[in-house]
Amino acid sequence: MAASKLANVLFVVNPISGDIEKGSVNETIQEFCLQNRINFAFFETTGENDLANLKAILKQESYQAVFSVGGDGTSHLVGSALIHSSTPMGIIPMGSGNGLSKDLGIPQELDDALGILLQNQVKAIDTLSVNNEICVHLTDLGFNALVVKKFSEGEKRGATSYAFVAMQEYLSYEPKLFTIETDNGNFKGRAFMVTITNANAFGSNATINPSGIIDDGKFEICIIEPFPKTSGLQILYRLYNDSIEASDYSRLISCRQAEIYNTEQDVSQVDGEPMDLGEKITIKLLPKSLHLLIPKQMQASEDEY
Ligand SMILES: Nc1ncnc2c1ncn2[C@@H]1O[C@H](COP(=O)(O)OP(=O)(O)OP(=O)(O)O)[C@@H](O)[C@H]1O
Repeated sequence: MAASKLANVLFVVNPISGDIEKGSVNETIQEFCLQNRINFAFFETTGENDLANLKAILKQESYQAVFSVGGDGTSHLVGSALIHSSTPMGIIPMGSGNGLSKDLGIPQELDDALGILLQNQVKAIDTLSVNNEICVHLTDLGFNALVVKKFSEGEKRGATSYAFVAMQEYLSYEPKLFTIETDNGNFKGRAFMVTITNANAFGSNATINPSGIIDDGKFEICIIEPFPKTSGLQILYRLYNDSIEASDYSRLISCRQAEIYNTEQDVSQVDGEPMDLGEKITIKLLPKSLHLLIPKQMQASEDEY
């Protein structure tokens, strides 16, 4: 059931995300809110102590929704501040990949995304605790995490730079050893990458978990086993055609909790942010722990608003 339009909203703006200049974005948001008589405030991230500062603001002032204006890293920040609360997160996609917003069917154009403020339709999604760090979209170990790390160390943002880094790293990457123990199956062996997610696709639209459902009380561990470099194009094709599960090199475990031993301490990332998760990684599902504003055509949670 949709409630009346939002009346008091905070926009958390990441000025550097997606290589997009935010001055005109903020103006458009401001104009939209004034036109629709929505009270609003901005919080600009600095990259330092943002979570503590955002939590302090949310303690002082209550908002009906908090919008992430940035990429997946900014959604991770806002989601971490709102987790287990009833305040919903909205997303204005302004990052390089915007994976979570795409999985939720949120319009990628600013004017269309702002329409969500008028609909006020909420869905509760499952998130993950990864060694006590909140993951709102996707964690991975191995090749993609390495690309995320190299990308974040570079000067350039945007999808093209990301693809360029991936091509640079591909030929020299060596799969590492992982031991995975879950409540629904185990794996031990080398992997090109191990992706832990509740959702479907990377921000690049490569679909690593085609049958994942974001609020079904389970998450998936998607393993790409070592493959001959000549099979790389075929795997890429499958990732972009929702058919990775049919690959001989793909393994999938659907579970509720897991322990992963990253024996060779390969690179890891959470929601697009490089993060050292250590050798033992404990993953727990946090059922319906984050409320999200979604477009009208998607089904809202029955217990919502
Ligand atoms: N003012 C700032 N200056 C420098 N870095 C910042 C600032 N604000 C946030 N950051 C950093 O930006 C990163 C998050 O960026 P975000 O993921 O939102 O955008 P993106 O990387 O372009 O997009 P995506 O994750 O969708 O690929 C975090 O590492 C955060 O610390």
